[in-house]
Amino acid sequence: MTNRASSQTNTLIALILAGGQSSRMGEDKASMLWDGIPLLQRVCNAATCCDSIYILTPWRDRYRPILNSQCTFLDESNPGQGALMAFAQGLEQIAQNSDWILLLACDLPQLDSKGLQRWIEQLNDVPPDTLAAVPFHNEFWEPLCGFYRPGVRENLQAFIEGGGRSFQKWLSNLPAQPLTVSEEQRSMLLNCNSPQDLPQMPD
Ligand SMILES: Nc1nc2c(ncn2[C@@H]2O[C@H](COP(=O)(O)OP(=O)(O)OP(=O)(O)O)[C@@H](O)[C@H]2O)c(=O)[nH]1
Ligand SMILES: [Mg+2]
Repeated sequence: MTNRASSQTNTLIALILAGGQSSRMGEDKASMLWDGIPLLQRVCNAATCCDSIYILTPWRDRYRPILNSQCTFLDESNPGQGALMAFAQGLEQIAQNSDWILLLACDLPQLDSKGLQRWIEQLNDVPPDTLAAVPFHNEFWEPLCGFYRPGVRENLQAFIEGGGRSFQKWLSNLPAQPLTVSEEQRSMLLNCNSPQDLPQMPD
């Protein structure tokens, strides 16, 4: 699955969240076509730069036909709680012996392996006590295209138990390293939330 440079020794797991309500879009975003390919499939294709891919969703039957067999589905026992809670549920289930987890939303139509690779190369230089490396742009973390150490789990649990639900707040208090977002990488972070975010078809 991986096409990462052989000089890299970090193991990297992709965790894709695909259990949101798509309330702004008005229909299931993960299945929507962008340039003829369902959004979730596009994200999975970009994530092939990782060693393995997991998808957290309550709707595995819906998505199985559009994904290849390299993607593993995780159970979501408590769906509909939002992305931060979903991340915590995913973390509980994936191998703790990987070096990094790349957390991804399902609504990033322009994500690509090459752009991700530039951030992946920087992971080797992240100090061991830094628990996350996340794109930071315009004073805003991009948590759903970010890298986390499996050991972040305890910190996240404590934040949630204290009533926290905001990724921005959590990351601001975490030993987290901001990743620079280049002009090229900026388009990868395009987040497709509402019909206005879809490409306009000519009349
Ligand atoms: N598995 C899982 N994923 C979630 C959950 N809530 C949000 N997500 C995912 O988190 C990512 C970012 O969420 P949003 O962009 O707000 O998507 P959404 O929640 O479907 O959309 P809105 O209802 O319009 O906010 C998307 O990939 C969602 O599918 C959840 O409860 N479970
Ligand atoms: Mg979104």
